[in-house]
Amino acid sequence: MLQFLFFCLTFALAKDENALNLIIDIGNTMAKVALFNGGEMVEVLTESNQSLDCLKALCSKYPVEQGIVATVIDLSERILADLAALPFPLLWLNHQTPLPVVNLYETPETLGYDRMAAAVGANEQFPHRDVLVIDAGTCITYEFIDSKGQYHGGNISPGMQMRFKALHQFTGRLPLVDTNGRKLPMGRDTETAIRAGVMKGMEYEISGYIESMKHKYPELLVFLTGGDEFSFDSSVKSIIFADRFLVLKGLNRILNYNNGRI
Ligand SMILES: Nc1ncnc2c1ncn2[C@@H]1O[C@H](COP(=O)(O)OP(=O)(O)O)[C@@H](O)[C@H]1O
Ligand SMILES: CC(C)(COP(=O)(O)O)[C@@H](O)C(=O)NCCC(=O)O
Ligand SMILES: [K+]
Repeated sequence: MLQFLFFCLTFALAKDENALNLIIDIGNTMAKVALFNGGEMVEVLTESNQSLDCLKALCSKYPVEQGIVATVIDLSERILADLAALPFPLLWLNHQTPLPVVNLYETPETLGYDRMAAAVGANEQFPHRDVLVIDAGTCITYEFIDSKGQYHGGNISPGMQMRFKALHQFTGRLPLVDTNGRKLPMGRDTETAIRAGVMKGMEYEISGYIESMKHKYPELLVFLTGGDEFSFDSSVKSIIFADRFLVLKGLNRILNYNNGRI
């Protein structure tokens, strides 16, 4: 452990001009960890949200200068200890963190900052556009940030796995189904009925939000992010930017925005 700390310390003190940002996004299902050099993502890992075992390897492999953590869960003692042992400043993203956008959410202290980070990431790419961000993970979250850089909030909906699990757990006889298998627009047996109900339901929900928001904001842009991947048959797919790493990019922007304040 001491050798590992010494190793990281030498990197941290080296003030290498290529010093990197460590970005950590801990969700309800997965943790995502990335390294950024300025605005460029150098490496990204997805792993359990109960033990960030990749930290040690990443820290000894790269000259990390600072980091940011966004979490929507209470962290295990193991993760807290690993984060506390890091030999560089760590920004814990919360409702008091200065942001490069205006936060109009009425309860900033209860906001999930993965949602804000997704909006910040989208706004960085299209700063003067009205943007809807759809993050399909444990939950499906919908974030609206306008062309003035004002984050308005948005909606929270059950994610794909949650829908499959809920149909199984809250009924007497429905089996636990997943995405693997016959996909029909309308089910013809119990399995395809459940699969279509979940997957087509998500597609229609998402398409409905896009159609409704585009009606109000004709120049709307749409980002789709998150760990769940599913195809779109509907017409809206033409205006969707897929970016799996939007939250990480937004966290990196927030960290850089707070340079020197950590
Ligand atoms: N290695 C993995 N382990 C578990 N789920 C995964 C994995 N890769 C992708 N997924 C899918 O991605 C979802 C998690 O996506 P993610 O955006 O990381 O969620 P969250 O941010 O809510 O933790 C899971 O519900 C699952 O469907
Ligand atoms: C809505 C969420 C559970 C989504 O988390 P995720 O699906 O990324 O695990 C998370 O952003 C959260 O805990 N939000 C707090 C409530 C709010 O955003 O108002
Ligand atoms: K997420």
